Formats: sequence, C-alpha cells, structure tokens
Amino acid sequence: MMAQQFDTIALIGIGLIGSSIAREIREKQLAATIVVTTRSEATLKRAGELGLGDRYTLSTAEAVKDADLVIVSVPVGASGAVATEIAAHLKPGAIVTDVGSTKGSVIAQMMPHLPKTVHFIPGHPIAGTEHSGPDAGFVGLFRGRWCILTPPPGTDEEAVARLRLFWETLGSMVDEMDPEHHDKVLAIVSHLPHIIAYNIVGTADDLETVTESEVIKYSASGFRDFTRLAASDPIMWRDVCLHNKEAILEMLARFSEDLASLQRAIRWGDGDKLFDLFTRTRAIRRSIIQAGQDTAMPDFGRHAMDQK
Ligand SMILES: NC(=O)C1=CN([C@@H]2O[C@H](COP(=O)(O)OP(=O)(O)OC[C@H]3O[C@@H](n4cnc5c(N)ncnc54)[C@H](O)[C@@H]3O)[C@@H](O)[C@H]2O)C=CC1
Ligand SMILES: O=C(O)C(=O)Cc1ccc(O)cc1
Repeated sequence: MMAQQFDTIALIGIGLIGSSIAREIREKQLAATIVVTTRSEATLKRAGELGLGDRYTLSTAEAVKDADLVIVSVPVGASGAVATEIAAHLKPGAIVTDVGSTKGSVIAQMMPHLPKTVHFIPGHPIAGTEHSGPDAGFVGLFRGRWCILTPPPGTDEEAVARLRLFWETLGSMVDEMDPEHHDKVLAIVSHLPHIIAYNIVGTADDLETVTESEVIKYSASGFRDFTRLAASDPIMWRDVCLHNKEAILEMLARFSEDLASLQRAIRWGDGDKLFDLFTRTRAIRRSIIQAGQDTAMPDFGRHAMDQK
C-alpha cells in the first residue's frame, strides 16, 4: 500500500484513460474517495459494475464539489464544455488537470472559465492503446511511460510537485514543457502516425474491388500494424485533428515534401538515396529499442492489447 495523496479525486470521463487512472488510484490507495462522472448513463452504469469509483453521478458540478484533484479525461473537443460546467463548483485550492492529446487548444478552451482559486495544470500521459471505453483500461498502462505537464507560467510549484508525484506513483516519468512545443512534438510522433494509418487503410479499402479479399488475406504483414492504429477511436482522433490543426498541417507539409522526394527516387531508380534513408531509419528504431522505450510496456500490457 502507498500513502494516500488526495482525499477526494473526481474523474470526469471514464474511458480508456479515466478508467486506467481509476484502477491505479484504487490499487495504490491514493485517495479516500473516487468520484466518477461521465456524460452517458450507460457508461456510468458500466463504471459502477466495474467498481471503478466510490460515488457516481451524471452531474459534473456535483462530482467536483469536494474534490482536491479533478482529472478531465474526455475527447479534447469537449474540454471547454466541461470547464464551463465545473467552474462555479470547484473547491478552492483544488488541482484541475486533464489528459488530452493536444495542449494549446485545451488550455484555450478551459483556462478562461476556471477560477483563480484553483491550480490548473494541463497534462498528457503518452500511453494508450487503440481501444476505448471503461472496459479497455488496465493497471500498468502508465508504467514506464512519459507524462507531459504544461503548467501555465506562475503556477504554484507545490501543486505541480503534487501532480508530478501522482503520475510518478502511477509509474510514469514526468516532463514539463510549454504547450506549443508539446503540440509540435506530438504532431510528429503521435498525430501524424495515426493520420497516415487512417489514410493508408482508407486507400486500401478504396482499392478493395481491385484486390478483392487480398487486403484481409495478406494483412499479417506491415499493413496489419497500420490497421491497429487506424482502429483508434474516431471521436478522439477527429478532435485531435481539429484541435492541433496548425502543427499537424505543418508536419504534413514536411511529410508530403519528403514523400515526393522518395517517390522521385523510386521513379528515377536512385537506389543510393533509398538505401541511405532506410539505413538512417533502421538506426533510429535500434536506438529506441536500446533506450528501452520499446520494452517499457510490460508484457501483460502487450498481451492485453493483442487480446482485445
Ligand atoms: N486513447 C489513447 O490512447 C489516449 C488518449 N488520450 C486522451 O485522453 C482523453 C480520453 O481518451 P480515452 O480515454 O481514450 O477516450 P474514451 O473514448 O475511452 O473515453 C472518453 C470518455 O469521455 C466521455 N465523454 C465523451 N464525450 C464527452 C463529452 N462531450 N462531455 C463529457 N464527457 C464526454 C465518455 O463518456 C468517456 O467516458 C482524450 O482527450 C484523448 O486525447 C491521451 C493519451 C492516450
Ligand atoms: O496506441 C498507440 O500506439 C498510441 O499511440 C496511443 C496514444 C494515443 C494518443 C496519445 O495522445 C498518446 C498515446
């Protein structure tokens, strides 16, 4: 058992991320009371069946009124509406955080509504799967993974330290950076790979009349890896695209330019160029594995991903 860190934690949204956090809080006994709220009655009922909280309510206002830590885990496009609903009911001194995949937009949506009496510290655990909903969460999701905090300038240091400790207790390594930097970095390492996966699977689907069942038949290859990413939640990824528009478009422009250059190398039979690029990228993969980043996910996490 670990030491309790908060009296009451309110979880707004109880999907993959919210429910994984709930399971961690419960297992590590980090709060005396976990309050769960979510938009739909069906999801709240399921959270109850899974025993994810101590109290359940459909009212976000009711959920946050006694909370010392409020964690918003909803699609990023819903952040503003959540902030409006909770603003007048937050306890002075409470820490309000989120887990959204974009940071600039979440800050722009939430910060204007939140009272100065609370500590608003946006966050983003770089950990997840292609699954969603309260059944998809599991203990260990955040272990060995980075969590990025983007506290606005002037945020209370002690509040940041408390939130940092919370994520470290869940097994994460914590970094702080400004939201613009976060959005650029995540655009290339996470948002683009998902967009490329959605695109390639869509293209293959459009070609299906040509290849007939071959897409399915031979998908035990590289294509299969793309279908995993392309199976991610459509609402979540629609919102990420709409809410990190500038950085994603900038990275896509770079990507298209490089793709055109690759296309040219293939057209003109420039084998040296292809070989040089493929050698460089292989070294990147190897250095990631050497740094332990690829094995950070525990075996049961991998297993859970394959099973669902
Ligand atoms: N799925 C992933 O791999 C990761 C997701 N994130 C971020 O975490 C957040 C939550 O994602 P997941 O847990 O994967 O999603 P999810 O789809 O599993 O769960 C979303 C939750 O939000 C609730 N919700 C949906 N729309 C809402 C609205 N308009 N108002 C209030 N509640 C609403 C749903 O009822 C559900 O409880 C997103 O902002 C996402 O960008 C961050 C890291 C990884
Ligand atoms: O499933 C995967 O491979 C992911 O990349 C999970 C993921 C999705 C979104 C995030 O903001 C962070 C992590």
